[in-house]
This record gives sequence, C-alpha cells and structure tokens, in this order.
Amino acid sequence: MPRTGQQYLESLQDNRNVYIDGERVDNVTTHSAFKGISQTVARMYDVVNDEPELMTYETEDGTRANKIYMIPRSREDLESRRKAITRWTEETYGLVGRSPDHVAGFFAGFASNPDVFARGGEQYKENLLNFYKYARDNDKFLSYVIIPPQIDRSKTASELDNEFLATGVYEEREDGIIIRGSQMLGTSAAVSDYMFVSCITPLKEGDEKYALSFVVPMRAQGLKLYARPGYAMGKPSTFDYPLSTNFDETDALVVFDDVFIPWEHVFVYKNIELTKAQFFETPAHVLGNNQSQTRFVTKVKFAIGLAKKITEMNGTDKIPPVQGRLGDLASLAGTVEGFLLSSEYECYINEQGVAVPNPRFLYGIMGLQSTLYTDVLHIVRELAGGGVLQVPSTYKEFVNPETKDDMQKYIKTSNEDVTSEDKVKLFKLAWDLIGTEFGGRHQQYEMFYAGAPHVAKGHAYRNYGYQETVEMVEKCLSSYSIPELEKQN
Ligand SMILES: Cc1cc2nc3c(=O)[nH]c(=O)nc-3n(C[C@H](O)[C@H](O)[C@H](O)COP(=O)(O)OP(=O)(O)OC[C@H]3O[C@@H](n4cnc5c(N)ncnc54)[C@H](O)[C@@H]3O)c2cc1C
Repeated sequence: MPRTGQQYLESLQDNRNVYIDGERVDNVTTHSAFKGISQTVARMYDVVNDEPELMTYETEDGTRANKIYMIPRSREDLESRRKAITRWTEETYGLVGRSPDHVAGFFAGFASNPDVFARGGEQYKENLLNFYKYARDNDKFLSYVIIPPQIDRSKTASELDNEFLATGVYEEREDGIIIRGSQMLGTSAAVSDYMFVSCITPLKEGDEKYALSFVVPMRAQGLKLYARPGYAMGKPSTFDYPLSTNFDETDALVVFDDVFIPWEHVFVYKNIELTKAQFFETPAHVLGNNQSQTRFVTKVKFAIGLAKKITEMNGTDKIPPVQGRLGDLASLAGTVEGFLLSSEYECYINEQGVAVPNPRFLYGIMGLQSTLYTDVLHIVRELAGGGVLQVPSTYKEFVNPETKDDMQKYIKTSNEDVTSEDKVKLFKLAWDLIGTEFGGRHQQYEMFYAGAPHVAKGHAYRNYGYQETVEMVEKCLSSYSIPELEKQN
C-alpha cells in the first residue's frame, strides 16, 4: 500500500549515521540540511494517497501500489507511468533527481527479468523478487550508489593501493557478508529507506569481490554518510532561496565500516558478468533513465517559464531578438520532450513482455543532456541580465522601516500591478536555479547523473542502430559508378 508523508517522515527517524558540518545528525527530518527535502518527499507521498487513480496501479499480485514500481506491459502502461511521474515532478519542478521513482524504475526492470539473477544461483532470483515485492508493497524509498570512489579512474577496484577503498566483500559468513569500503556519491541517500549498492563501471578479472549487488537499510550499523555542504543550511528564508530550502536532495560519500548484509539482501555475488548484465540485459537502465528524462522535461519547462516571466517583467519580451532567444529555449524544450515521447511511442515489447522505451531516443537525448542543460541555463542568464543581483540581500530590507521605501521605489517594473516584492521574488527564484550553489550543483547533476558525458554519449552510440542509415548510404552508392563503367554496362 502507498504510505503517507507522515509515515515516511517517521520511518526516517531510525538513528542512521549521517554526518555534516563535523557533526552526526540526530534526526534528518528536523536538521536544516535535510528538513526541506524530507518535507518535499513527504508531500510527494501524500499526492499518491490523494490521487490514487493517477498515482497507483494494480500489481501482478492483485495489490495496489505506487505506480513508480509498475512493470509496464504496453505503450499505454508507459504513458500512464509517465503521467504519474510527471505529476510528482510538479511537486519538485523537476529539481529532485533521485526522488523515489528513480531507483524504483531500476527495480521494476530487474524484477521483469529475474532469470538474469538466477544465472548466479536460483536463490539470488528469489532474493531479488522478494525484495522488489517488499519495496513495492511497503512503498519504500530506494537510493543507489553504483559508482566506486573517484580515486584513479585508470584503475579498477582491485588495482587501487588499498584493497578496501572501493566497496567489496571483506568476509563471508553463513548468514551473510561483511562489506567494507566506500562508494562515490549517494544522492538522496540520507532521506531514503534503503540503498541499492552495486558497480556499473566496468570490472575485470581480479575484481570479483567488488562485483556485487545488494540493498542495505539506511539504519544499518557501520553505514556512514558524509554529506557535502547542505545548501538549505543557514539560509535566511525560503523567500530568499526558494529552491535550495526545499529541494536540496543532498549528496554524500558513502562508507561501509564493516556492514553486515544478510544473504536475502544480496542479488549478485562475486560475479562480474552479472553485475553488468543486471543493468543492461534487463530493462532496468532504460526504465530508470526514462524516469530521469520525464523529470528533465519538467525542469527545462520550469527554466523556460522563468525566462518568459523575466522578459515580460523587464519589458523585453516584445523585442524580436529576445523572442528569438525564447525561441531557442522553446526548441531545446521541444527537443527534450519530443525525445521522451518518441521513446514511449516507439517502445517495443521484449521477450519478457515488458514495454521498453525505445533506447534510440532515450539515450539520444541523454547524450545531448550535458550541453543542452548548460545551453538552457546560459540563455536564462542572458535574458535575466543583472536583475538577479539587483536584489536586497534578504527579505529583511523589505521589513526594515529604514530601507523598505527605497526597495519599493527603486526595484520596480513599468507594470503597476507588479510590486517590488514580486520582482525580487522572481529574480531570487531565477538565481537559485542558475547562480547559487544549488544551481551549480544542478548543472553538475545533469552532466554526470548517468555517468560522465562520454559515458552518456557511448550509450547513444551503442543504441542508435546504425544499420538502416548505412544501408541507405550503400543503396545510394550502388546507384551510380564511374561514367566509363556505366557505358560498358
Ligand atoms: C550531482 C551528482 C549526483 C550524483 N549522484 C549519484 C548517485 O546518486 N549515485 C551514484 O552511484 N552516483 C552518483 N553520482 C556519481 C556519478 O555517477 C559520477 O559522477 C559519474 O559516474 C562520473 O564519474 P566521476 O564523477 O568520477 O567522473 P570521471 O569518471 O572521473 O570523469 C570525469 C571526467 O574525466 C574525463 N574522463 C574520465 N574517463 C574518461 C574516459 N575513459 N574517456 C574520456 N574522458 C574521460 C571526462 O572529461 C570526464 O567528464 C552523482 C554525481 C553528481 C555530480
């Protein structure tokens, strides 16, 4: 059953080990770095309860669950899943990348082809299916860490100068395994229920002890998160930093200080081939990233809405070159949405009867994303001019009797209906998307969330399907030859 926001918030108070600013966090739901994001996620869960028709589905077992766990069987299922995910992004404006729907998509993909896991032993298939059903039926929030720490990218885990810098099996016991090491970055991990741990980067012979996939509850003993600076911390108000205070999902270095994982939570064990196969011989990678693209559509639309309102407020929207730049934004947004809808429309049904978004279009847009989002931000910056800085340091200048009249008099637009407060509010919102630490991190996120840009382009390369294009060129080439030869023929 889908759970309520309140149930979610209660589940986070489990004594997990999260460190920030040199201290252990007592309770993530009240700490200033994590309170905003936990409230946002709680709201998302409430939406599921408030709008069950849109947000839930009947599972294969006859239960009702959050649609994020759906295994799509038709184009209509994909559409219905997209609409539910889009509804969730309306709560976040596409600014929470690792909301619960992201990793849930991976698990729906895993569960749709559990035989891949059975190749390592029948028990791993059972473990995977049992956990999928548990997470689905209890509406669990899964985050993931699937990238080893950034130490020396020319080496794999076993070649690093310490055996347990990357996450590996330290000890095997009858009831489970002991995990030691670290993973690069867990987004949203601090406010999730379980973390999925694996390795999506290539491994080679000798790396077997790192070739794993398992889940771990965030409260597990020995599991530690070291969060980067919290962008919500120390902010004077939501008026001043509307996005940082609500949507900072936080990222954290993850350390496994001899964490016990029972066998039933292990899905791939010391198997290099299956560590890769779980992502790419099931639709997991495609379904997870289809969620990402659905979210990205909303985010780009939000950026465009900001640009449009800014130009209206500044009276520049009637100027043809400005309209041209808004047109550039429209083209970029249309490209992202068009790719998403094409991947859905051109989906195919795989051997397991799963509707898989067409990888040509899914990875096509992901290959462009690192530059496309940068282009979007650049145009918003260009259209905003210095207005994003012609704002008071905080809302307090609007309150202080000594300063408030100057605010009203000098920060304005030619539209009588727009107050100085309205103008500052809009420009502070824009700055939070394009200029603050929160905004900078989002640019980094879109460039790296699915791997470095060269990795995303590699997916686009492998999934385009060049045959039809090459055949077209060959047909053209064979339709003419050297004139002398043509005469002889
Ligand atoms: C905001 C954010 C959130 C993230 N959240 C998560 C998360 O929730 N879970 C998770 O598992 N991971 C997460 N990541 C990590 C992400 O998956 C990695 O950043 C990504 O896989 C790239 O690894 P890297 O950052 O070590 O970059 P590197 O692999 O070190 O690459 C950095 C740059 O080096 C160059 N380079 C490196 N190797 C090559 C090569 N072979 N060929 C050409 N150029 C190369 C490229 O210029 C590349 O852009 C997150 C990252 C960011 C930025």
